[in-house]
This record gives sequence, structure tokens and C-alpha cells, in this order.
Amino acid sequence: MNNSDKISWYPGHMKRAMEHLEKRISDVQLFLELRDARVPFSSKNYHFDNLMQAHNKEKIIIFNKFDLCNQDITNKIIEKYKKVGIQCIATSARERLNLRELIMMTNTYKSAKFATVGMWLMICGMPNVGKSTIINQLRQTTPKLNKRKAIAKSTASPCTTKNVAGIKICDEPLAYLVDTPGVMIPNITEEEQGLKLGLVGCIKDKIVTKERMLDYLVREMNQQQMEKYYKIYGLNERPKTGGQYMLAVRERYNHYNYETTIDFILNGFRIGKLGNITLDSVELLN
Ligand SMILES: Nc1nc2c(ncn2[C@@H]2O[C@H](COP(=O)(O)OP(=O)(O)OP(=O)(O)O)[C@@H](O)[C@H]2O)c(=O)[nH]1
Repeated sequence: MNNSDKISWYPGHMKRAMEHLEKRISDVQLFLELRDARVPFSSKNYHFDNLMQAHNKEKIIIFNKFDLCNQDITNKIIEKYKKVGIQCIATSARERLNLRELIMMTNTYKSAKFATVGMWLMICGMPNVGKSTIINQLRQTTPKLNKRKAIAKSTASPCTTKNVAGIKICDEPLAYLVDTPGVMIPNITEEEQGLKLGLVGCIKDKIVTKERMLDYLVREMNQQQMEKYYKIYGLNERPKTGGQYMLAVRERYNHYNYETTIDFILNGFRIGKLGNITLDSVELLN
């Protein structure tokens, strides 16, 4: 990642996203901050936290994509957060895990002001963490709403969530989503954070090079003693570097070029084929 990449990714997007959040902040009773459970700290946005504090707003942190992470680590983080009074929950929007529990959790924040009109929520999170998927799935958990078609578009590439204005996501307890899901743009200060966010698809591949991401991934998977990532491609030996891994997979599948192999591996990682992993360490909490 070079400086110009950092600059082009961050300020314009970030400014617009934050302006949008600020405009709607008074309409919202509770924010749902969606993070990718594979990067539970790297997908946090400090500007967002400052904004919440400045406006005295509460939030629930949702560690989504629980089906893809190291679940022991997520459980430890949740335990630690809860001890200091931070509300959080692990979900898998794809597998509809804990969505009803999430809605019940939001209900505990209901104040007298919102008693008859229901809860007004806003979902915020970095690109690709699953905002659209969770919105659509939340509606599916409500019997009367589940026959309607999806209202938020979900794709595997970052930055596709579009306006979804004031929609009902639950009948009992009554809950609405206010306006556009807030897309928080990462403020990347370290290369390692960029590599992690690139791997899970929160930032576009052109921002960090795919070769560096692959090298980082192999190092992490080796450090965590994972085996599935090479065995699944029929390799008997643990590769030492991303380059070694890529060459072995390319030879095995007879790919036409390196680019095809790298995309093949990165896509495999992103859908969880290479094994469950969390790239941030729980020690970052201390
Ligand atoms: N395995 C898994 N995949 C998920 C989960 N939630 C979402 N996805 C997938 O992640 C990708 C991105 O999901 P979206 O819902 O489009 O993410 P988003 O946050 O709305 O993305 P932007 O529009 O870029 O901000 C899609 O391919 C989803 O199917 C989950 O809990 N588990």
C-alpha cells in the first residue's frame, strides 16, 4: 500500500459517510455496529466511536460472519467486552444465527420516548461486513415481513449497499431501520491492518497487493498451526510463504497464470474454504 492509495481511499468517502451519520444521528435510538468477526478490532472505526460518544448514543457491536472466524476467539472477546459493559453479540447473517437474539437485545434499550413508535436503529459498518445480508435476514425472522422480497442488495464486493429508507425489520418488538445503512470507511494507519481488511474484502484488492495479502495469510495460518488451507488443495507439505503456496496450487490445478491462482486462493479464503481464522489477536484488547 502506498501513500497515494491511502489518500484516495480514505478522506472523501470518510467525510461523506460521517456527514451522513451526523445528519441522521438524532433520529436513531440505537446503532448496530457491524464488524467482521475475522477482524474484530481492525474493522473498528474510531471516528464512529467518537461520534457516538459526542452525541451520547448507544451501540451494540455485532461480530458478523461468525461462521468464518475462530469462534473461541470471538467468544473470549465478547466475554471481555461484556465484563466492561460493552454490549455485543456474534451473528452469522448467512446462517441466520443469533438474529432473533439480536432483536431481543435491541429491545432492552427501548426508552419511554420510543415506547409506541418502536425502536429506530441504524446499521453501520465497513464495506462488505454483511450489512445488506443482515437487513434482509432480519426481515425474514419476522413472519409477516418474510414474504416480501429482499430490500438491500448483497454482493461479495465492497461498497454496494444502497439507500434503504425507514424500513420495518421486526413486528414484535417493533423495530425500524433508519435510512441508509451507514458505511464506515476504514482509516488505515498500518500496513498490517490494510492487509487484514483486504483479505476479508473490506477494501478493494487494488489498494493492497494480492501477493502481499497471500503472503500475510500463509504466515498467519502457519502461526495458528492450520492445515486445512493446503490440504484442501491436495498439497502434502505446509508452504512456508505465499509464493510457495501459490506455485504449488498453480501446478496442481494447471492454472493459466499466477493471477488466476491468487484469485482462486483468495476467493477460497473469503468463503471459508481454507478454514476458520481470526486475524486479530485477542491480546489487542489488553
Ligand atoms: N459466510 C458468511 N458470509 C456472509 C455473512 N454475511 C454476509 N456474507 C456475505 O458477505 C458478502 C457481503 O455482504 P453484504 O451484505 O453485501 O455486505 P455489505 O456490508 O452490505 O457491503 P457494502 O454494500 O459493500 O457495504 C456477501 O457475499 C454475503 O453473502 C455471514 O454471516 N457469513
